[in-house]
Amino acid sequence: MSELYHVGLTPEQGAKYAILPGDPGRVEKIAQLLENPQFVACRREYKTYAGTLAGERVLVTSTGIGGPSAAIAVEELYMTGVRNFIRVGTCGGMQHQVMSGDMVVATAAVRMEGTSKEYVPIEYPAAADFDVTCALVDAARHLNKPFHTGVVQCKDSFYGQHDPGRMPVGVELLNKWDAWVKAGCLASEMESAALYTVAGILRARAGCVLSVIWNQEREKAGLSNEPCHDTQAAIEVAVEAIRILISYNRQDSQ
Ligand SMILES: O=P(O)(O)O[C@H]1O[C@H](CO)[C@@H](O)[C@H]1O
Ligand SMILES: O=c1cc[nH]c(=O)[nH]1
Repeated sequence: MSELYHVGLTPEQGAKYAILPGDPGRVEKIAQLLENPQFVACRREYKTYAGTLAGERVLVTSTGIGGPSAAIAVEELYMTGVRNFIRVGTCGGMQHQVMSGDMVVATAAVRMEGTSKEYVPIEYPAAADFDVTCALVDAARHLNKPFHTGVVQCKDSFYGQHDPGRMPVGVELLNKWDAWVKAGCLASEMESAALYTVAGILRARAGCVLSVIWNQEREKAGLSNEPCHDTQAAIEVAVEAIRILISYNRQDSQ
């Protein structure tokens, strides 16, 4: 059967579960935690391994950076039969208590990116699936590492987040950032709004766990802010959450 145009997978994958890192370099680290991990395909930013967890086939596919490529990954994985998506990504903390090395489970995402707007009007919320979020929270509790749950902010420009003053629209970016911080957004990243919107419209389920690299609000306030690039805890949470979801789904189908 012919391969799906971007991800390079044949449609008969037989997996209902997928773990989605942004970075292709994270795929092998995740796949190592599955049973019998095997390379499946690599095209553009989309690298895929497959393995099993609790007797279920699970795909690990990188989505690249940003909403457009994440939306394509969700669409094409859905065409192969995937119905449960967990993103494992990185983010920048926005509240002082969200420290480098902590995890954030994103219950919803601010749609300050472009992709989700080409699916549905802006009034529609980008919300995580409740069961997937419960599975992520259960998994994070077992790991005994600091984690937070709440709304994250999604945008298209990484440098618009980190150097807004350089942009011709800097005033608008700074005003909005201030509003997201005051509204309690926990962290900023780039894919969850598209993931939640596209998965919701396809009637699939999605959730997201993020590893906090740094926190520019802590930096601004002169608080400690040593970067942490270790994503292992978030990876373990994502894999354990898939195991939990598989058991929820088995109970529900009895
Ligand atoms: O580490 P990943 O999953 O790529 O996630 C974050 O890192 C990238 C920016 O550095 C964006 O994709 C952002 O969402
Ligand atoms: O600050 C950050 C860190 C990771 N990803 C982002 O989009 N922003």
